[in-house]
Amino acid sequence: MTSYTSYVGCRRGKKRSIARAMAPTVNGVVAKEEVPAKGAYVTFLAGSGDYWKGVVGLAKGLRAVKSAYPLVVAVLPDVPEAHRRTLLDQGCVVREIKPVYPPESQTQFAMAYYVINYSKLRIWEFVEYERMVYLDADIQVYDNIDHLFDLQAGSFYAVKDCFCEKTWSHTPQYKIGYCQQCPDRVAWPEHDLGVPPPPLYFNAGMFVHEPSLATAKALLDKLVITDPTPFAEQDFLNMFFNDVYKPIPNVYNLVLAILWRHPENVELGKVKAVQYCAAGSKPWRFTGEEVNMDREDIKMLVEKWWDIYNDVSLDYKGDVAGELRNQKHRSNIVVLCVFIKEQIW
Ligand SMILES: O=c1ccn([C@@H]2O[C@H](COP(=O)(O)OP(=O)(O)O)[C@@H](O)[C@H]2O)c(=O)[nH]1
Ligand SMILES: OC[C@H]1O[C@H](O[C@@H]2[C@@H](O)[C@H](O)[C@@H](O)[C@H](O)[C@@H]2O)[C@H](O)[C@@H](O)[C@H]1O
Repeated sequence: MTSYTSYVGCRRGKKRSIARAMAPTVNGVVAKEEVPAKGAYVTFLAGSGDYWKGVVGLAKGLRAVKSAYPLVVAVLPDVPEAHRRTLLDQGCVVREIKPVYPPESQTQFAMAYYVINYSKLRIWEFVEYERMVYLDADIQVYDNIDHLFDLQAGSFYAVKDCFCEKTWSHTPQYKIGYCQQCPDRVAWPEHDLGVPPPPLYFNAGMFVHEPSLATAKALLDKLVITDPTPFAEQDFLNMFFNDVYKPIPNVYNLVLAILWRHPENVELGKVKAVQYCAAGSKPWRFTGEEVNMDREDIKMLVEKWWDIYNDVSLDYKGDVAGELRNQKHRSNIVVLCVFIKEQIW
């Protein structure tokens, strides 16, 4: 299995060998390339359903914590114009992406609901940014996390997931009650189940990554020869970035189930970002009827989400039309420069 590290090493060697020959020049002087913008938050929106409300909430939440970075929304072609307009009006950078599907013959191996999430892999193509912080549309940020953009380059940062919810019932770890959140609770029976699952498995609802056309190509090339698995792109990303993954504290992506599965692992008052991924917890659809949705902490978190969503003082007040012109102009120039750079380094 080609790991990300070994892949990057061989590419760097090849690229240096042709660097001088192809560097863009003006009157014989190497042109000063458009330096990619430092970073941006990025989320993913698919379909004509109501996840656009999550994106609006996220855009307003990032403004509420005075983030210095824009929010890019990677939209699939099926996202309606009206939803895109709403996101532009909230100051988002909207970029259409082509869907990514695993080989036709194998899509049945991934949980159907998650197959669409393979399209997240397109955000490695957003090379106008050096560093991006990915946040699912069902995440809300309650404290400034801009410092994540300054994490050391070369690693993949994300929060460790939990294996205790029913969505994991297809796995041996769920069946024996093993979870990386409490590795000492149940010893892994190697004689019965063979090697334990990877010691570090991240939740792909939030991660810090470095866009690169070379990595984007490596991801898609690898996907074509990799059998889909139940958690679709999350499993795939865990495999691909296995040797460069660095866990970060769960305050950056509180997977709600931790509140009742591992309360000893969370201090709610310190949480900076919440992922509303537990069944029935999406704030914009909240009824309080599903299991655990009657908990006081859940009801408080849903109310906090609505406070931000409904706060008109957090609406975008910039020049949408002007921003749109600049975005298109900048994006075309920078992507061309970075494409040239990727070919020669
Ligand atoms: O109909 C959909 C389903 C999912 N998503 C995107 O895919 C992410 C992951 O899906 P979901 O949040 O439902 O997964 P969970 O983390 O709740 O299992 C969402 O946050 C959205 O960004 C979307 O845009 N439209
Ligand atoms: O396509 C796979 C998805 O895997 C993750 O969702 C899961 C995971 O969190 C499990 O641990 C939970 O039990 C489950 O409820 C939840 O849906 C990501 O949050 C999502 O963005 C997406 O990558």
